[in-house]
Amino acid sequence: MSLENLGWNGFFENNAYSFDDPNLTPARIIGVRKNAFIVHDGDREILATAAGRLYHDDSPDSLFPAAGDWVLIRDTIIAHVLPRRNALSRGASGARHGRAESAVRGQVIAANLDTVFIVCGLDRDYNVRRIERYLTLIYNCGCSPVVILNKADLHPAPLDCAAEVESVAFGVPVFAVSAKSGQGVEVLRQFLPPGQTAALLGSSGAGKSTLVNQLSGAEVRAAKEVSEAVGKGVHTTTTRDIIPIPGAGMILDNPGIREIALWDDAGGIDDAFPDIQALAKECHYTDCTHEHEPGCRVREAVEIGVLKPARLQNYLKMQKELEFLNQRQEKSANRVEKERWKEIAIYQKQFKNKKRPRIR
Ligand SMILES: Nc1nc2c(ncn2[C@@H]2O[C@H](COP(=O)(O)OP(=O)(O)OP(=O)(O)O)[C@@H](O)[C@H]2O)c(=O)[nH]1
Ligand SMILES: [Zn+2]
Repeated sequence: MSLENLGWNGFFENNAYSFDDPNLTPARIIGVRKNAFIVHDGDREILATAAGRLYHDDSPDSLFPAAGDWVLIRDTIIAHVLPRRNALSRGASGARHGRAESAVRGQVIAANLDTVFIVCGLDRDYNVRRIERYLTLIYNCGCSPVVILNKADLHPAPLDCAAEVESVAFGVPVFAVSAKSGQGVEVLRQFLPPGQTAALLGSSGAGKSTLVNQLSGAEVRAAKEVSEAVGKGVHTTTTRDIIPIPGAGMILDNPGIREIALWDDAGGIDDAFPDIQALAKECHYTDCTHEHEPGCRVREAVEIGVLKPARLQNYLKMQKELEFLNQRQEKSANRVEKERWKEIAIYQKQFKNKKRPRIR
């Protein structure tokens, strides 16, 4: 493994220069645990903790380490998080169930991604509307999506599904594959050249682990929980989020992704619904909600059958959720942030004086 194989490039190098400290080494976060991070410096894996300052600094440009981040370490301490090229964030899984703390700050699932694979099973999991939601989320985060329709072996007409998804996912590559048998999986390698990182998004049971195993030609996922010696005689379970694929790039398979709520709207919804966006420009009222106004081209398109009603409903629903999240975000930001940092400071105190040895 070299730094370049881990995804190190001129962008991060330039940002690292500004810290100008010979004692700092670049490393990538390949696993996140409750109070520690597994980083790889190109030579080896190191169990590291974040510098206390990272817990307390809540200025807007201060980042807290997440999987995929490039960081600068001093021994086993993460001193700085380098600026991200992009980040996949979500409201935590409770965001749609009224827990304010999860709706306040985009929770970063993963950083510095080249591609995000949306994995959707062609069984009961298949849901075009959910794929639209994922696309919006991915565009909001500034990442490039690829749709993988898995379990093609279980569907009588997988290519029909692929065509249906293509009709709502303008210009996004869509593939029908069978992760189990390996059929169609090889074409995905074009999105995984050495040094690049792809993340997997999809419901539980969609076949993400099976896909990773198929691509790497080994049961890497079954081995994701390994017991390691951390400290003297202490054993603990370690989870790596980033899995290197032999001869190719890396896959970030974050087990925390179960439910996705939309986060702030950085235009992702427009990118995911360019057809509705184009129609809306022709509506009589510039602030048309496409629900009841006269002269609405969007509703007309539904009436004459060129736009599916379900697609419009999904669009309107997502817009309302985004509005709701944005409002709530403003209201409770300060209060909840205070609570959150208080909690983190308590953790930090507990772990402050424990030196974390290197792991092999
Ligand atoms: N028939 C068929 N079954 C598949 C295929 N891919 C995965 N499966 C099965 O679907 C089930 C779930 O697969 P996993 O790979 O564990 O799914 P996952 O997305 O990793 O699930 P989580 O770890 O819960 O997120 C397993 O029983 C797999 O054998 C496929 O292409 N065809
Ligand atoms: Zn309208």
